Amino acid sequence: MKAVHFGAGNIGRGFIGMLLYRAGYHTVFVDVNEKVINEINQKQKYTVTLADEAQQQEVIENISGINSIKDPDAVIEAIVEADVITTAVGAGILPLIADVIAKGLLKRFENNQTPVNVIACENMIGGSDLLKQHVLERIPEIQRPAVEALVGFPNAAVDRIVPNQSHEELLTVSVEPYYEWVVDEQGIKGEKPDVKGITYVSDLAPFIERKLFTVNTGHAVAAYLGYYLGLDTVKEAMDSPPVLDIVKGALSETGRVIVKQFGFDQAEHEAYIEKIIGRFLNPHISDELTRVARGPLRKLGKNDRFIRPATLYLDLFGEAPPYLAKAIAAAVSYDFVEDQEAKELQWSVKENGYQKALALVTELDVEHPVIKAALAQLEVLKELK
Ligand SMILES: NC(=O)C1=CN([C@@H]2O[C@H](COP(=O)(O)OP(=O)(O)OC[C@H]3O[C@@H](n4cnc5c(N)ncnc54)[C@H](O)[C@@H]3O)[C@@H](O)[C@H]2O)C=CC1
Ligand SMILES: O=P(O)(O)OC[C@H]1O[C@](O)(CO)[C@@H](O)[C@@H]1O
Repeated sequence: MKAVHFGAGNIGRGFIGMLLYRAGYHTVFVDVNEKVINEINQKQKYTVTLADEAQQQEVIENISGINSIKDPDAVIEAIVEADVITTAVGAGILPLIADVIAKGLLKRFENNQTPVNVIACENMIGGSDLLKQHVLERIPEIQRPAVEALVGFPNAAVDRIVPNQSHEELLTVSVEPYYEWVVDEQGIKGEKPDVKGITYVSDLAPFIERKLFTVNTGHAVAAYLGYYLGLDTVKEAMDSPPVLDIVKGALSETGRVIVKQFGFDQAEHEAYIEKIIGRFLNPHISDELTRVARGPLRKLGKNDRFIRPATLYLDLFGEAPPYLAKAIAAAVSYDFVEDQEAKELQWSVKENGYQKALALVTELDVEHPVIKAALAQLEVLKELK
């Protein structure tokens, strides 16, 4: 069996590649990073280490790599033969890989009518839907119905913290022990990929929203508040009482929304939050705040980890959530110079002022209560410094 996986980065090697290997696939990693691809082809294996007391290691084999810049034809051929296609490239990169996927699918269906599934494993709601849209735009109209009939784009939620890596061996990756990969079975075409570790569900919304608005919201709150206070790592941020207080406050606000929206049991959700806070405090992981905070324009987007739960909170409970507002205020202040989106955000703040810059990035009205609450919190945050 062959899997084609786009993105041989942290989550690609440390999570998706690991489960595909265990399930018996040969994984073809497709990436633009020449060093990583060369190393994959040279070593044909890499090590995953679990970041806990025992530091257990697992060697992942049965892999090869393709540099999609240098050899797009090889990617097309790999798609022709693929039994499953997965991605972990970053939400913003999905449009960039759509072209080669479209070409691969068209070539595949010249001789092979076997259905195939493309699963985007990105931190966003509707990642596979988005990829599907970009792929279909690149398929001639007349062939779209056939492609839609044979290609599944099931949405997915993936959860495992994989920090930036620095090991002697380039491909080695250290990951937290916990993982969860939930896939929407309604979106599957043909047979479900038989991968131990994938949980198939008939309604993904509760899973992706619970995960995005707890793990990713909580992490992002710690990252932006921690950075605001001059800290470097998630652990340092979580050890800071004001940051911990705001993380807990924000998660209790997103929790109210999730419990109300999806009917999760309150006590169970509180236990879920506690477990996630424990994961952020893992002493065996050193996770830079700038990794977790990366891409503030995306993270301040209307369907992402702050604005969607904040606007839902307003709709459900009639007021803007004060802790999420603090996090939004810290996020709009994020000015890490090595982050292109942070630079663009700060340029917008300078040009437009905080209120308009926030309205532009969140697509909310300048007078929206969530924007106003965040502006008020900008002043309050200054007292923390
Ligand atoms: N690291 C983590 O803990 C988690 C990450 N995710 C999601 O997984 C995705 C990837 O994140 P990471 O692995 O952390 O990032 P990463 O930066 O380690 O990996 C991304 C990989 O994609 C490659 N890439 C960039 N452009 C490409 C292109 N055009 N074609 C093929 N490959 C390309 C990069 O070279 C890199 O190797 C993101 O959407 C992230 O939100 C989800 C859950 C956990
Ligand atoms: O990958 P993104 O969306 O930029 O955000 C970083 C997030 O990735 C994760 O590492 C895994 O979900 C989280 O720890 C963190 O919230």
